[in-house]
Amino acid sequence: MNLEIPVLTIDGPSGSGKGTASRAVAQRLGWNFLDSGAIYRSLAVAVLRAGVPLDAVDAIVRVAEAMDLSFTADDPPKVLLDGENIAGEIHTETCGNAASRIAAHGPVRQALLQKQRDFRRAPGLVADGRDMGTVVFPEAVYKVFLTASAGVRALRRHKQLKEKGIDVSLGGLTREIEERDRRDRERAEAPLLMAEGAVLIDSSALTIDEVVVRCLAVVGL
Ligand SMILES: Nc1ncnc2c1ncn2[C@@H]1O[C@H](COP(=O)(O)OP(=O)(O)OP(=O)(O)O)[C@@H](O)[C@H]1O
Ligand SMILES: Nc1ccn([C@H]2C[C@H](O)[C@@H](COP(=O)(O)O)O2)c(=O)n1
Repeated sequence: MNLEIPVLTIDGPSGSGKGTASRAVAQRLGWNFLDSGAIYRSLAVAVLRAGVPLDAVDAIVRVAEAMDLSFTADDPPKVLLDGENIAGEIHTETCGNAASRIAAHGPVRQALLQKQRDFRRAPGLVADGRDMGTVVFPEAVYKVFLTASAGVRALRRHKQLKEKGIDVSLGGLTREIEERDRRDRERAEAPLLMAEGAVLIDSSALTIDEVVVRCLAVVGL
């Protein structure tokens, strides 16, 4: 492991703005970026396509070990699963929920661990997820826990989906977010929790730029 390469971990619940902030911070720092949720989401696509049930742990691990997954440097990045760009498919709520379900299995998380650690390349890495600061990069010097109220997160997601022409009820979305939060926080394996030493940022009343400034301050900028 390249322990001398600096890592900033940004963990938090769905819709707190981790992805948006992490990308911007990585760009400002000129560091690499890991969207670990996209890895779990891509595995969910592969599992669903293979017709594997979401509780068939051994079969899911086999799919994880066999999948050829890569991300391009485009903006937005292409997500190549066995050569096919699945970027559009991974950003649905159905895929997020399936990802959350398969992510609850310890052996599945183990199968994806090294794929995530391989993103640690010079000059540095911004890693976005649920367990970046607790399990994947516990030795990281810079850690953020980014949160926001469930209501604010549901409103943001609703707006985001509407902009994409996807019409879903706000009430249903709020319930789905709360259910995903509960599953991610209460699972036995690598639950979503604030890493020791992490800086807590509540983005409920902050703009994206204000969140980015606070994250940059964590690495001393
Ligand atoms: N501080 C903010 N103020 C207003 N909108 C925001 C803020 N942060 C993020 N958003 C918007 O909220 C939506 C969700 O943000 P984002 O995808 O970054 O969250 P996330 O935590 O990465 O979610 P997930 O874990 O589900 O991938 C996006 O449309 C984004 O533009
Ligand atoms: N480090 C991670 C990243 C993601 N997951 C699981 C749990 C999430 O609900 C799901 C989708 O992630 P998102 O794209 O919304 O960040 O994947 C996880 O368990 N650990």
